[in-house]
Parts: sequence; C-alpha cells; structure tokens
Amino acid sequence: MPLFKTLMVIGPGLIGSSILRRARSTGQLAERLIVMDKEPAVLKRIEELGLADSVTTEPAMAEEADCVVVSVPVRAIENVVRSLSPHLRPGTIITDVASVRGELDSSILSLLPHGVEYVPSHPMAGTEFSGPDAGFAELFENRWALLIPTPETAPWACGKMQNFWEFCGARVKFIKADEHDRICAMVSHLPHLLAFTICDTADNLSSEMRSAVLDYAASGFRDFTRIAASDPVMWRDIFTANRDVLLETLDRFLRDVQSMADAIRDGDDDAITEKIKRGRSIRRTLIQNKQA
Ligand SMILES: NC(=O)c1ccc[n+]([C@@H]2O[C@H](COP(=O)([O-])OP(=O)(O)OC[C@H]3O[C@@H](n4cnc5c(N)ncnc54)[C@H](O)[C@@H]3O)[C@@H](O)[C@H]2O)c1
Ligand SMILES: O=C(O)C(=O)C[C@]1(C(=O)O)C=C[C@@H](O)C=C1
Repeated sequence: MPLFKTLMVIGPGLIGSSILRRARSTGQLAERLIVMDKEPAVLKRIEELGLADSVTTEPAMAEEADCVVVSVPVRAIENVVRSLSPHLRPGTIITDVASVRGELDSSILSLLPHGVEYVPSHPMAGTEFSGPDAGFAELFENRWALLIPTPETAPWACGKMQNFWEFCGARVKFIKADEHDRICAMVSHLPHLLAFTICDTADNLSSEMRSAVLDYAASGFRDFTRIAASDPVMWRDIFTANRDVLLETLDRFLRDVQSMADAIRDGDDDAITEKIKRGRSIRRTLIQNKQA
C-alpha cells in the first residue's frame, strides 16, 4: 500500500516534478497526485507529462491531501502556506524542501492549524536546471535528504517523512536547523556565490579579453559556469534568507583566499602545495562517500 492516499505537490519544478516522477514510477509514495502551481502553463505541462491526477491553482484542494510538499522558492513558501492553512485537515503532514531554514520554521508554525504536522526537509540533490521538464525520478538516488523537525513535530510524522525520502531513493539524516544552515552555507551557498562572482568577473573584463576568455574556457571555468547557470530567484532567496551565516562563511573564505595570495606573493612553495593537497583529499573523500 502507498505511503499516502493523496499527495499534493505545490511548485512542480526541478524538485517537485522529480518527486512526482518518482511517485508515478514506483507507486510507493501515493495513490493520488494533486499538483498546484501559480502558472497555468506549468500545470498544462504537468498534465502533458502525465504527472498528476488533478491540477489546480487553488489552495482549497489541500483539504483532500494527507501530505503536502511545498516546493517553491524560499521567499514564496510563507505565503503559499498562509493560503493553504484554512484548508488543511488535522493529521495532514506538510513539508517544504527549502535550501535554507533561516526564520522559516517559526513563521510557518504560527500559520498552521492545530493537528497539522510540519516536517521541514531538504534533499541535498539538484542540478542547474529548473521547471517541470528538468526533473527526473532518480534525482534523489543515494543523495542525502536532511530532515529538520521543529520541537513541535510529532515523531510519527518524522517517521512517515523518513519513509517518503527513502522511497525517493535518498539516505535520511535528522539535523538541527542552525547546523543545517551552517553546513549548507559551506557546501552549497558559498560555492554558488563564488560561481556567480567568477562569471561576473569574466563578464566585466574588457570586451576583447572577455571573448577570448569565453572562447578558450577549458574545464576549470566551464565547471563554474554549470553552477552559475542556476535560477536567479531561487539563489537570491537563499542568499538573503541565510544572510548572516553566509556572510560569516564568506569572511572565513576571504581570510583563506588572502592566505593563499600571501603564499603566492611570498613564493612559499610549501604553503601553496599544502593548500592544494587539501583540496585533492576532499575530492577523494567525496568520491569514497559516493557523493561525486
Ligand atoms: N534546484 C535545486 O538544486 C534544489 C535542491 C534542493 C532544494 N531546492 C529548493 O526547492 C525549492 C524549489 O526549487 P526548484 O529548483 O524545484 O524550483 P523551480 O524553479 O524548478 O520550480 C519552482 C516552481 O514553483 C512555482 N511557484 C513559484 N512561486 C509560487 C507560488 N507562490 N505559488 C505556487 N507556485 C509557485 C513556479 O511556477 C515553479 O513551477 C526551492 O525552495 C529550492 O530552494 C532546490
Ligand atoms: O548540483 C547542483 O547543481 C546544485 O546546485 C544542487 C544543490 C547544491 O548546491 O548542492 C543546490 C541547492 C540545494 O539546496 C541542494 C543542492
């Protein structure tokens, strides 16, 4: 028997449509799929792809769901939950897949009716693409899904969401919100900030230099451009929602960049090679952990 009778996915983009594809291909997640989006064109595409039993722009359909996944950009989540709130039945689980917790948990909890369980989650999986055509059923395979329950989340609801992500193919870890935001600032938010900035620096070069850079870009620069192709609204929301932690992490990074610059200026071969070796060893560890 599927985990839920009716699953509602709001925002069927990269993450939401990957969940829907997984639900369709395995049949383990839900008997029935409702999909909501603010864009009629997105809903039309979801229908063409056969990824929903019902589509809607109306939050009232949430009363039919026993699990609601809110998969919209971080700053849109609160308003979506506010619109759903009058329609949610006691016993319904609501989750988001936000890339940052920030102040989200307290605002969401204050909006939810008694008896509705909020289980924030964050799949550590993605690509630089967005929208309903970008998703795929294997996106979460062997990736971490982080569960970040609030102090008020009931254990039974955590158990259900652990099953949910395991049925998506992910490995589940429970962590606290502040730890989540510190880790993601380092492994996800800072790398994106650097990628956007490197592209910006290349773009600001004189026009002659710029076209040479783009013509001769080999894999070093090219790898940064993959990340830098990510959605602007999504990343604006992440950077501003995790502002303080991200800026702290950036300060540490700038100190380390300064120390590399000093080593290069001083011709300190040992210091330079030592820093490079640490990068290689991190890469080896990721490969051993099957995360690269
Ligand atoms: N992209 C990633 O790599 C990744 C990974 C993990 C988590 N996340 C998080 O998942 C969420 C979704 O990201 P995505 O990449 O799937 O986005 P996406 O841009 O592919 O899809 C978002 C969808 O939400 C819809 N939407 C936006 N505002 C809405 C509103 N107010 N009401 C209803 N629908 C609305 C959009 O029309 C779109 O269809 C974000 O919170 C993001 O931080 C993203
Ligand atoms: O693989 C990518 O392209 C991603 O950007 C995925 C990525 C990440 O930074 O690791 C992006 C945001 C998320 O919240 C989780 C995963």
